[in-house]
Amino acid sequence: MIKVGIIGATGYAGNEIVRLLLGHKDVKIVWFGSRSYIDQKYADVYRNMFQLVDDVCMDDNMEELANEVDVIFTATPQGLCASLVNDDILNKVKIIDLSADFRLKDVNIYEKWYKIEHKAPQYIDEAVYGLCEINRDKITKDTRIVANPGCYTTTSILTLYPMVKEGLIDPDTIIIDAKSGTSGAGRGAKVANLFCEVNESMKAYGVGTHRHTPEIEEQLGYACGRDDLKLIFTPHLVPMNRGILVTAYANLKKDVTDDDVKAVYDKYYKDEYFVRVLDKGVCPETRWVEGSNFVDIGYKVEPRTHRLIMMGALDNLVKGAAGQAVQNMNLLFGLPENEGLQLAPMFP
Ligand SMILES: NC(=O)C1=CN([C@@H]2O[C@H](COP(=O)(O)OP(=O)(O)OC[C@H]3O[C@@H](n4cnc5c(N)ncnc54)[C@H](OP(=O)(O)O)[C@@H]3O)[C@@H](O)[C@H]2O)C=CC1
Ligand SMILES: CC(=O)N[C@@H](CCC(=O)OP(=O)(O)O)C(=O)O
Repeated sequence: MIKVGIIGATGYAGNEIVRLLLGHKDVKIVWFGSRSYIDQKYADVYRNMFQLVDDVCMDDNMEELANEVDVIFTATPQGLCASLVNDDILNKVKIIDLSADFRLKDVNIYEKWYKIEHKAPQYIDEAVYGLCEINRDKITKDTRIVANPGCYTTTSILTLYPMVKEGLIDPDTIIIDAKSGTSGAGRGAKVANLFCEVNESMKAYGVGTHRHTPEIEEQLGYACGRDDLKLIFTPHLVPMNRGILVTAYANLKKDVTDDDVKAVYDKYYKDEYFVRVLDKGVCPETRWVEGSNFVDIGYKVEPRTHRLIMMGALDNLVKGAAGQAVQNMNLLFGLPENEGLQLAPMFP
């Protein structure tokens, strides 16, 4: 049995890790980490866990935790994981960090976009960007830190990657229009996320400034061999609980048909369990992936403007966070990648 500790188990992403791991046959969760609910029963914080979890919440002492578990998930705000890790811990235990602390390879870019000082830049190089479909070979039993990509970035990168890699589109013309359900903002109380502020309304936010922009640029830059790639990323908040929908646009570099585009997606994803390339003419919808680790991808050549429209949908708490983290854990421990993740999407 793999012993697991979760720092931030009381957040939305942490609770989703708990939900998924309860169905994982090779795992036992031994530490439900919290800041605000120490010594309270986890199932009193999340009553969906009534009679499923008997444990009480523990503090976020990573030093102590490292002696008790094989892997630690940090589902905590930006900066916390970097402030806790050290050599002693990394020599004992694997870390899967759901925050952005180890996603960007340039610490200056991290500090500029996140506006916080990075407390452990010495581990940035060795951390593996845990987008399993692209970096699977680098996520091995020797990996000590996985930087788990987030919801907007996973959707955007998986949707665009094959088209950029194969040179079908001009990467300098990429525009990504993304929408997220409100669970993407976490469980912490904020006025902007109150029911009356969100319900029956939609808005763009972080326009031209959202912190996921450099992460998408960096990863798509690797795909086309560029370190100066710039693109537009505009997120929107929509009144639903879960789900990310990305619609991306770019100029075509070649004359292609929808069938050509499908063939390129299939080249990269036909053997990927979690990426479903939809049939020609079908647009992805968040409701068709909800509760699952699937990413659905659609596409449409727009010959009038010689552009390609690419669409992707996933559940921000599953493939966008906890599900991808469990997928990474499976790779780290040599388990089948979809162990514990073979969940059909729920509907309605
Ligand atoms: N929500 C989403 O869709 C996604 C989230 N992520 C990332 O996952 C991480 C968690 O996000 P999310 O679950 O939404 O956030 P929440 O606000 O719902 O949860 C945050 C968690 O972190 C804990 N925490 C907060 N501050 C501290 C601290 N100083 N020390 C220890 N623990 C602390 C909280 O503990 P307590 O409640 O006990 O105070 C809580 O368990 C973030 O880095 C986020 O960017 C990534 C992809 C998608
Ligand atoms: C709706 C909403 O507020 N979403 C969050 C992104 C989700 C998230 O937690 O960020 P990571 O993917 O980087 O971990 C935001 O825009 O900051």
